Amino acid sequence: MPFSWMPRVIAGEREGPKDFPQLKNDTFLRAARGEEIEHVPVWCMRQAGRYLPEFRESRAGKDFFETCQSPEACCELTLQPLRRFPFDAAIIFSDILVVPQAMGMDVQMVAGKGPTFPEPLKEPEDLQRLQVKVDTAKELGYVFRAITLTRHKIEGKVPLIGFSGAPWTLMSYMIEGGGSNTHSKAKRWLYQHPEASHMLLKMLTDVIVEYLLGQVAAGAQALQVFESHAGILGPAEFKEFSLPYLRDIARRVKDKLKEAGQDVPMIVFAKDAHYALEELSQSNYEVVGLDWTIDPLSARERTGGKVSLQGNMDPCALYAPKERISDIVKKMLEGFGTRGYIANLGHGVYPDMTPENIGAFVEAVHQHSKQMIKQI
Ligand SMILES: Cc1c2[nH]c(c1CCC(=O)O)Cc1[nH]c(c(CCC(=O)O)c1C)Cc1[nH]c(c(CCC(=O)O)c1C)Cc1[nH]c(c(C)c1CCC(=O)O)C2
Repeated sequence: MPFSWMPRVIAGEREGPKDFPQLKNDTFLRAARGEEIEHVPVWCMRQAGRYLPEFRESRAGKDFFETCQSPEACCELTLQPLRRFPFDAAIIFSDILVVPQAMGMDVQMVAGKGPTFPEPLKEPEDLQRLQVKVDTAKELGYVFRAITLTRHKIEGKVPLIGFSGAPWTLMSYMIEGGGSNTHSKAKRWLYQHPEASHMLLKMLTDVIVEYLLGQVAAGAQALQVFESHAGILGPAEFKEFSLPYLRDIARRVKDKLKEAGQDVPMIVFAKDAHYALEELSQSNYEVVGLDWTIDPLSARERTGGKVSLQGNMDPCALYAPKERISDIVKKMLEGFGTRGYIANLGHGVYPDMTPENIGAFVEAVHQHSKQMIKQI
């Protein structure tokens, strides 16, 4: 007997669960597929975050991962930015580190320090501590419930994006035990224990595939895979320890969705991996997310029209006066062009940014792109 929150996905049914409110603004989904749009869609990584007073109020005095485990809290935090700004997509409030937790690791969010693993992986023997076969419905069901609830509460306003961390980024957290400048503990594994590294990356890939499929079954309408620590790898290490797993994830998720007659756009965001742009554009993802170190025109040239692009304004440009933000957005749109493009920042919004300037960013994308499209 399925739980009441479980979506009824019938094989062959294209749109997925039937009882969700109808989608009113599908601009983001059309742009992801390179289809015609009336304006360039825009959303921001970390759009649900501490820069919003209402977010700080909701989160006050509560443990971060307990918040992640509450579908009601995740739903509310996901919807908050949509009440202020006409974003064209929402991303479910959660965290990439719920996956190592599901595999049996303890992770805490320490104020002023960030995510912390009290007992990180030190040597290959430590892999035995990890849960290999993870029952994602049991361990991560709270994320699926948050997605389903949010799909109802969002009332079809915009599509809801699900996400996961990519294997290398999660591996580096699991070994470093938290943030790091050099990632030398995790990189030591790549050079000293390549076999154990591949074993761990494979284990993570298997869980991530199930996790992303569970998110789609719960109602996610697009998926983003965050390889936030790609930049710490060089081209050769990226090709060996990141790219094959990114490809495998997209291939396996897409194959399974196809069987169910579903088609959900996937975005890969490998931060600082400008050296791998060509490979990323041929890695089974519809959209490649870009950080701000890549020039829009050259990104277009190097990806050769094979994929849609997402990004890439320097988040710090949000510190500029509004008129300057508008000029920067205009140049960015001219560089990328309006087709097959989703406007975003090159990384997440920072806590000290003013909501007003995020509003100016969103408005500038909509205004300039509408004018550009009219002139075509
Ligand atoms: C590396 C990473 C993490 N988490 C995530 C990544 C990949 C994206 C990236 O490269 O930034 C992903 C993430 N984390 C969060 C989201 C929610 C959706 C959104 O983008 O709005 C997403 C997509 C919420 C969050 N995750 C976190 C916050 C802030 C803490 C809070 O709410 O109390 C939010 C809104 C915490 C977090 N979680 C993590 C870090 C480094 C931090 C910051 C710690 C700090 O600043 O003290 C790990």
